[in-house]
Amino acid sequence: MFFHTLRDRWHEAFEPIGNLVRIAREPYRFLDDLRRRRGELAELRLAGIPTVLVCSEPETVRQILTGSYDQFERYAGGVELFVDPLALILTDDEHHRQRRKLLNPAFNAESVRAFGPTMLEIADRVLDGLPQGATFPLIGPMQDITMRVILRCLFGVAEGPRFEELRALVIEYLQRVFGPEMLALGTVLTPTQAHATLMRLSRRARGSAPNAPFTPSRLPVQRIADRLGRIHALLEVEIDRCLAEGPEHRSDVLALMLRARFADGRPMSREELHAQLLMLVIGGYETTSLSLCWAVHCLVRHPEALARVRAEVAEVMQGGFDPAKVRDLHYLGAAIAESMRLYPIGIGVSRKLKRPMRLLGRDLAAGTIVMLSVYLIQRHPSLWSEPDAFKPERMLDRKPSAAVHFPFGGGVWRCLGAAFAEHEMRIVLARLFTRFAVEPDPDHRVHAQQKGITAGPSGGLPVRVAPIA
Ligand code: HEM
Repeated sequence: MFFHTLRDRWHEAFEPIGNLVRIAREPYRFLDDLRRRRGELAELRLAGIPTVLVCSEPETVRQILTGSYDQFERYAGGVELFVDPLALILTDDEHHRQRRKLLNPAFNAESVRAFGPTMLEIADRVLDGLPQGATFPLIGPMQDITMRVILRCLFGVAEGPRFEELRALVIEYLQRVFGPEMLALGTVLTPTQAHATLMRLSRRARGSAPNAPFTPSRLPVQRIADRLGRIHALLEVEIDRCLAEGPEHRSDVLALMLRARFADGRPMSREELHAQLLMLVIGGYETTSLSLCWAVHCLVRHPEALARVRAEVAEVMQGGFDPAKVRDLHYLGAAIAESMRLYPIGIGVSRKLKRPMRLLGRDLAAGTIVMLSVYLIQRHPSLWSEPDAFKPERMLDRKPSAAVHFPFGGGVWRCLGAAFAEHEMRIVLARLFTRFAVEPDPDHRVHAQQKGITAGPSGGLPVRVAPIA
C-alpha cells in the first residue's frame, strides 16, 4: 500500500516532465501510444502547460472544429510566450472576427498569386547555392527561402543590410525563445507573464538607432529581449518607410495592413501592427519550411510519384516556368496535401470550452482544454484506407472534408496563411525537383521531432542533390 502511494506520487510529479521529453523525441509515436493506452479522449499532462484532453474521435473533432465563438475560445498552447497579446492568433470573439476581416484580403488567392514572381526569384536564388556532392540538412535552405519570402512579400523589405539584420535577428530570436533560459523562466511565470517580462526588458533595444551598430547583451533573458527590441526598432523603420512611400503604391501585406480600416474607420495602431507583423513571421517561417521538408521526404521515397510530379511540371510549364500556373499542378498539390496528412507540423489544434459540455460520455467543465489531434485523425484507420501509406491519388479523386484533413486547423481560427504557404510550396517543390535529383541520406532513419510548437524531420532531413542536366 505504502509503495503504491509512493509510486503514484512519483508518477504524479514526474509524468508531465517525462511526457515533455517523450513528445519532443518522437511526437507522432507518443500520440499513437497515448491513444492506445487511454483511448480517444485522453488526458495529457505536460510540464509548463495546463492539462489537455487529446481528442481523436472523428465526430467529436468535427463538432469542435466547426464550433463557434460562443462555444469555444482558441487555446494557443504556449504561443503567448513569443507573440504579443494583441496578435490575431491570441484573440477571440469580436476582437478576432474584426482583425481577421481586416487581414483576410491580404491572404486571399488573388493577393497570394501576386507574390508568385518574388517567391520564384527567391527560390531559384537559394537553390542555386545548394551544396553539391555533400550531404546536408535540407531544412537550412528551406528556412532561408521562407524567411526571405516573408520579409519581401509580407514586410516589403528590400534586400540589403537592414534586410539581412532583420533576418538574422528573427532567426536568433526564434531559436533562443525556445531555449533553456526561457524554459526556466516558464517554470515560475505563465507564458503571458514571460512575454510581458521580455517586452519590458526589450525597451532598451527598442529605442536603438536603426543605423547604429547593435550589440545584444550577453546576460541570459536580456539577450533575447534585446533581439526582440531591435526587431521592433527595425519594424518601426519599415512602417515609417511604407507610410512615406505611400501604402497605396505597394502590394505587400504591410501596405495592405496600413490601408485597411476597421468598421468605424480606424486604422490599426502602431502597437497592433507590430504585434501582427511579428506573428506573421513566426506563423509562416518554421511551419512552411518544415512542411516543405516533409513533402520532399515523401516524394524522394516514392520515385513513381516523383516522376509524375516532374512530368506534370514539364507539361504545365512548357513555355517556361510561370509561377501563376502552379495552381494547375494538381498532382503536386495532391502530393503536398498527402504529405501534410501523414506529417502535420502541428500535431493538434486546441480549443477551450466556454461552457460545460458532455463529450464522449464525459461531463467537462467550462475552461477544459481539448486538443483535436490533427495527426491521429489524419491517420485514423476508420477514415483512411492504408492510413500510413503515401498515396497522393487519394487527394486527387475527392477533396477530403475539412474535419478529417486539417493540417491548417479549421473553423473560424483556420490558418490565415494557408493559401500563401500552399502557393509557395508548389513553387519551391516544382523548382527543386525539376532542377535537381534529390536523394535521401541512406544512413539516417528519419523520424519526427518536436521543437517548440512544430514537428519536423529529425536531423533537418539530410539529403544529397545533383543538378539535372
Ligand atoms: C505549411 C505551412 C503552415 C501550416 C502547416 C500552418 C498551420 C497553422 C495552424 C495549424 C494554425 C492553427 C489553426 C487553428 O487553431 O485552427 C495556424 C494559424 C495561423 N497561421 Fe498558419 N500555418 C502555415 C503557414 C502560415 C503562413 C505562411 C502564415 C502567414 C504568413 C501563417 C499565419 C497564421 C496565422 C496568422 C494564424 C492564426 C489565425 C487566426 O487566429 O485566425 N501560417 N497555422
